[in-house]
Amino acid sequence: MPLSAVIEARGLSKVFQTTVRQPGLAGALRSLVSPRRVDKVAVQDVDFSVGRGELLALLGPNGAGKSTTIKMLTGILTPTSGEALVAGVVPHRDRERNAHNIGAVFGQRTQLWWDLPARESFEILRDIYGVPEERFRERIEEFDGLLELSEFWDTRVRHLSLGQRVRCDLAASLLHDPPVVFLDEPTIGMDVVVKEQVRRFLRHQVEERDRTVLLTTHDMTEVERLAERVVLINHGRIVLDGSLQEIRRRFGGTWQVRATLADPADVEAVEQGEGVGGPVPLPGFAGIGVLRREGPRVVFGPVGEDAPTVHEALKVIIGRFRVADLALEENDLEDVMRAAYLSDVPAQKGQHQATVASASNPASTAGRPTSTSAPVGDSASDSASTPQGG
Ligand SMILES: Nc1ncnc2c1ncn2[C@@H]1O[C@H](COP(=O)(O)OP(=O)(O)OP(=O)(O)O)[C@@H](O)[C@H]1O
Repeated sequence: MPLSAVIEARGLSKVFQTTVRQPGLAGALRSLVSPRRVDKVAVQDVDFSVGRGELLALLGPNGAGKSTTIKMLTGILTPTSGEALVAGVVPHRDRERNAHNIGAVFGQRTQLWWDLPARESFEILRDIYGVPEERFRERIEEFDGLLELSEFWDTRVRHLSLGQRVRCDLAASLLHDPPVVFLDEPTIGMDVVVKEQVRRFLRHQVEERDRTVLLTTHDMTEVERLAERVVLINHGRIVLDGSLQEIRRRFGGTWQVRATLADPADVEAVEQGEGVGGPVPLPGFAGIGVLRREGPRVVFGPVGEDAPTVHEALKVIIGRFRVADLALEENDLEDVMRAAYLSDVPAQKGQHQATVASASNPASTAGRPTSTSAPVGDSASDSASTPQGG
């Protein structure tokens, strides 16, 4: 656990009790008289922590348990077992203190007053949280600068468009300057321009204001733009806790680097390692092999479970060879995530670092590679290392 952990979940679990309706009229009557209850395990034994000034994306397919986790961390739900600690407060035990420490936006709902203009909602929140007038004005100015709120400042919340309403909600959630922010699908349904505006706003909050942000989203561009670390959850359990690079390495193992080697001696050296079938490991190049050679053009690919990402491989290749021309291909993040969701291998407790989920090369089923061509020379590494993704 990082020393400066602001959000901590330890063995966090939530089991819902639901009633099952039996079929037919007789069944319906029986269900009314003696309802049959079943347990629905929504979150199971979840451990993770988020440090100060860190933005963590909690990812997973529909029904994975993301919202339930956020609801336990915001104090809306009481965990069935395990512990949650947010800025030193147990959320469900001390909701009031927790409310002062956190801001929360649930993209589908609003905390604003439906029949009041946005301006008045903000004034009510200012009074609820006891924000001094001076601070209130400063913050509104900051939020307006980043989110352009003043153009719909006097519009009733019920008449705001989705993008306008969520921008107001974001600003409202930060009016009391909380160190921790929970965002459950904040940009759902927004157009690309507004999404980018919201992302800039969030980056500003993390980088300039040192806030700790926990975000859920199904938008992979958002993840690529915002999150250095992700926690992947499926069927209520953590599958992986690591960087996007690690997710790519684990679930998106297919990539190719096609390099035209300028030095015939290098081509010769590579030739010696060439073989038939899968990539042949190159001695001294951990996890990188030769897929095929076409004259001076060599196609490199990943070898084994611990193969590097395409960008790591690229660095090694251009560091080792004089390269006249190169191109790279990799699966886009949506494909990688699809493979990760389908792999469905939960981590063993206490072991959920990037090495845990041993999917049997799920990425081989993922398609649609993206490709980038990079010019060569001094600019090669720059262009090539501009990630298309992770
Ligand atoms: N109040 C509830 N009663 C019973 N089951 C629930 C309740 N809330 C959530 N669940 C179940 O718990 C599981 C996790 O739901 P949750 O909303 O946390 O998923 P999610 O990862 O946020 O999904 P999505 O991406 O679709 O929003 C689902 O199977 C859901 O049906």
